[in-house]
Amino acid sequence: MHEILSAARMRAADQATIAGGIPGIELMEAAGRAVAEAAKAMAPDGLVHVLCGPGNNGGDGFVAARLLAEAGRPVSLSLLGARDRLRGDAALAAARWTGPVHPAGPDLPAAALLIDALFGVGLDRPIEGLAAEIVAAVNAAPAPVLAVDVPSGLDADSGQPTGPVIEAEATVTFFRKKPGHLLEPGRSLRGTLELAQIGIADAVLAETGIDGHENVPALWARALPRLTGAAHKYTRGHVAVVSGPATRTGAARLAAGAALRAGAGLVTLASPGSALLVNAAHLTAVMLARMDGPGDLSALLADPRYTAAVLGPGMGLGPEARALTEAALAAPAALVLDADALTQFADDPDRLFSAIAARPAPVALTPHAGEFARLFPDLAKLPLKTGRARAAAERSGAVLVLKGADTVIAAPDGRLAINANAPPWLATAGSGDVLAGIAGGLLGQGMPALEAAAAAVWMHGAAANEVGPGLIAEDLAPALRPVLATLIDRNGRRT
Ligand SMILES: NC(=O)C1=CN([C@@H]2O[C@H](COP(=O)(O)OP(=O)(O)OC[C@H]3O[C@@H](n4cnc5c(N)ncnc54)[C@H](O)[C@@H]3O)[C@@H](O)[C@H]2O)[C@@H](O)CC1
Ligand SMILES: [K+]
Repeated sequence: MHEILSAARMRAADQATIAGGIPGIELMEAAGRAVAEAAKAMAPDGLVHVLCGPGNNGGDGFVAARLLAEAGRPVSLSLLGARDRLRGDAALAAARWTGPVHPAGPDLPAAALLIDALFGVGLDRPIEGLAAEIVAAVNAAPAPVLAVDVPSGLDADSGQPTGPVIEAEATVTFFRKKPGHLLEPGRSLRGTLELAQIGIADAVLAETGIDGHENVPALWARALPRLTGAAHKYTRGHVAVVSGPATRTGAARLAAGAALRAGAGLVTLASPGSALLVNAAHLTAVMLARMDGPGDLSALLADPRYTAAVLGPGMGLGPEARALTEAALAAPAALVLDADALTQFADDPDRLFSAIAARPAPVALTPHAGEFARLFPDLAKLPLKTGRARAAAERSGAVLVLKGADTVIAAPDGRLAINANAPPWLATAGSGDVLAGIAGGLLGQGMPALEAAAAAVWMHGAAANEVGPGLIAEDLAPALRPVLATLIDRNGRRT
């Protein structure tokens, strides 16, 4: 259920099902029924006004209107375009509606609920003219809006409005979610999302292929580190986190604390001598090692007990800082490169990518959009966030975590997950440092890189939901405890 389908793949799933012998009108009846049920739950009484468009999305609207009327609800319906221009299943659905069909316009009746069945995945250009006036009127109306499949005007693949767009309280979509339901601003515009099954068999996915998955624990829970009775701190990995200079140490400490909470057995902060005292004053369970330059870091990481290292938070730019990252790239540990450790290679990204290609242990890169554009200036112009992340993972040979409110995680082999559990209050100073630390903690326990990165992003969002509004980055690592409790039981087994 967590696969994601683009508009084109969804059309292919519809067509394959119809070709397999299930009439399209049956799918439409099931879709309309799901919409009618959602409408009843949203507005238990009062008028429901259904706005139908010229395609099959409008057909779903006709079915929902008929079923609501049959259930005794007052229903009114308006159609954008001429009734005799309806084709195929939409024409069949309209023929079964016996109530009046009003011409659609911006004058809306006072309704308890508006159903937006104007355009679905068939939207192929920006909404304009009369349809744009209707969208504006719907958004200005006091009634809540239930969108059929996608809020009209939203591009189902990118999550971007193509122009005027419906703002919905809730959306009912069919068979599988579309990328635009998870990518911002689509995730915000669609309101709550219900996934309805309409008679398309899961087996059709083998034919259509998929565009990735929603980032949910089912994707990576089986790859979580397993704690056995024989576990001791040395079997749980040792993570090194590189500290910045004396005035910029907090970011690395946030990452180090998060790595420990994520389950690493040992975490050592590798600190410049000048920052040792300030780091020492703030650390207890996290250990401290003096590290004055790339030679020291190479010597530290040459110890194979270091299973992962995190570089970037608070690290700084310039040749000395970059030499540290190059030393880490030459070491055997798995790596998380974040923030400055990415920007250090802005003048020569290929050097970073060839170092990644030359090392056996995995690398996760965790850029936000600005850092991404410095390393991948051409890819940053690609229209889809999913396409940007996938192409960058392939080019770099690393697992790519393209951060944002809608973080996308991609592997060089094409696997991809879109994260949709992050609350807005997670956008705060130091939040990214914590994410890098969680990823390092999971990689250090031997979790495969895509799974570790996806799990880290999800846990980060889940921890932020535990904390709630008012969150500061320091709150996140402690909040990992209840999150981990939902994933790993007291016997160390994955739940
Ligand atoms: N049999 C099927 O294929 C099924 C389709 N379903 C529904 O059908 C929808 C897709 O139907 P369609 O492919 O017919 O597409 P839509 O109903 O989304 O819209 C396509 C129609 O709108 C027009 N159009 C597109 N953009 C426009 C714009 N900006 N301004 C004005 N007109 C515009 C097109 O020319 C076409 O007539 C899905 O989102 C879903 O709601 C469901 O009923 C399940 C079964
Ligand atoms: K719609």
